Amino acid sequence: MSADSPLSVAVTGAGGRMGREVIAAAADREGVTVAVAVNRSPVDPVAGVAVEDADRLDDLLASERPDVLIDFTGPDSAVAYAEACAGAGVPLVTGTTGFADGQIEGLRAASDAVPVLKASNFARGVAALRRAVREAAAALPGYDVELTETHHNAKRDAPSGTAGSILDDVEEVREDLDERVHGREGDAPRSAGEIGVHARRAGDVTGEHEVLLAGNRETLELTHRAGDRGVFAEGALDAAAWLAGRDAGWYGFADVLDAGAAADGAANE
Ligand SMILES: NC(=O)C1=CN([C@@H]2O[C@H](COP(=O)(O)OP(=O)(O)OC[C@H]3O[C@@H](n4cnc5c(N)ncnc54)[C@H](OP(=O)(O)O)[C@@H]3O)[C@@H](O)[C@H]2O)C=CC1
Ligand SMILES: O=C(O)C1=N[C@H](C(=O)O)C[C@H](O)C1
Repeated sequence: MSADSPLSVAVTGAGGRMGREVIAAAADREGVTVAVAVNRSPVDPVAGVAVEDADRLDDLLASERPDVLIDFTGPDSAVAYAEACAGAGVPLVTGTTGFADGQIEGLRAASDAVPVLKASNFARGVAALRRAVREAAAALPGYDVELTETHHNAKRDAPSGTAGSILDDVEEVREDLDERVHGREGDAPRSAGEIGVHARRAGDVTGEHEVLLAGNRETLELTHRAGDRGVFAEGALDAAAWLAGRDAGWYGFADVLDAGAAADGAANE
């Protein structure tokens, strides 16, 4: 299915901050329809789309046959919705964060039956930040690395899923850094293998991630700030359009962006 093909999506967590944003972004995008929208607790229609009880999801997937389900909810529900997708043969895009390791296994099990794309952040700028951080951390051996993320005061999981992805990236290229230290208090001198992790929660901040690298009398700061949640919703719709019709398997947002870059490259040849 190409990015221009018609796309019908199901949205879980339709009454949540991101669910509402996805429905609004779908309404703005030509050829995209929201065939199913569900929420755990009752909510009024969102952008003119009726929101059904989440308990009806299996029936709705069977009757409406959406091309992709887009999920921004909570870890338990995302795993349950992945099972529903696997049962109904519907590809899944999930941006939910805060999974425990065992829950990721639940998502991966669904990817045996259907394509599953999981991303901790659907902003293109964060994908670029992650590449820049990997490059900088590899190029600056021995430098200290500290990560600070800031989010709105209603965010549940800490540190953010994006922070976790960035930490995985740093640890991959800097094997000497293998201890995540979450904040510091008291007599807490820094040891060489630490990556400090700081989670701030305040007001209505959409999402900020800053990586500080310091050593050799210099500092480098790499920062991404999301201006609004539409950035994530648009990325999730791009991912949904890319995922529809693919083989079962486990995918990430980088697969979507790499495919776009390859297509742009071919067009420029
Ligand atoms: N990957 C990315 O780019 C982004 C990821 N996120 C992630 O998306 C998730 C949702 O964020 P946000 O929209 O701000 O959160 P909200 O709390 O605003 O919305 C969550 C929604 O999911 C529903 N929900 C939560 N838990 C369950 C459950 N156990 N079963 C069924 N429904 C559930 C809620 O329903 P109810 O109202 O009934 O409780 C609500 O509608 C978080 O994990 C967040 O970190 C957020 C932004 C971007
Ligand atoms: O909960 C949020 O709001 C966000 N969650 C994601 C995360 O945990 O990384 C992505 C984004 O930063 C917003």
